[in-house]
Amino acid sequence: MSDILDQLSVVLEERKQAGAESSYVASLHAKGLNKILEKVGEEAFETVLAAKDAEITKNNQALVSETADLWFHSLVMLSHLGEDHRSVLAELARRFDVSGLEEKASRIKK
Ligand SMILES: N=c1c2ncn([C@@H]3O[C@H](COP(=O)(O)OP(=O)(O)OP(=O)(O)O)[C@@H](O)[C@H]3O)c2ncn1[C@@H]1O[C@H](COP(=O)(O)O)[C@@H](O)[C@H]1O
Repeated sequence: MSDILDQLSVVLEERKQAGAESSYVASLHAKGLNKILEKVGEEAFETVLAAKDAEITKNNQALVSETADLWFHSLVMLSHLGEDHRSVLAELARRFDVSGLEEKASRIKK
């Protein structure tokens, strides 16, 4: 599944060189970091609202859609600052390894 993140990050990188009028992502880069952060905040808030609704309606469709918007705008933010999903996945993998090691160590001590 990280294939789609790899492919999307290539497109996001290309959009940094594109004209503002040519695409949504290019227009975000042209407006600058504050606009991108505004979108991340907005999408985070919409995701929280969708999660509360999902609990009541027992329907996760809007939650998945809002989370995709949040992830997407977070990727644009990372791209704007010269990072991409690989750094975040590496950090998650590092934490996973560390917690796995800690768990093994605590089992050995018992
Ligand atoms: N995954 C996405 C994606 N998800 C959400 N969005 C856009 O993000 C915006 C979401 O903002 P809102 O929900 O607030 O809706 P809005 O009212 O239109 O937004 P604003 O007017 O407030 O900016 C919408 O315009 C969506 O179209 C996306 N736009 C682009 N992508 C991907 O990015 C690639 C490059 O996109 P372009 O730059 O448009 O070519 C595309 O090929 C897609 O794969």
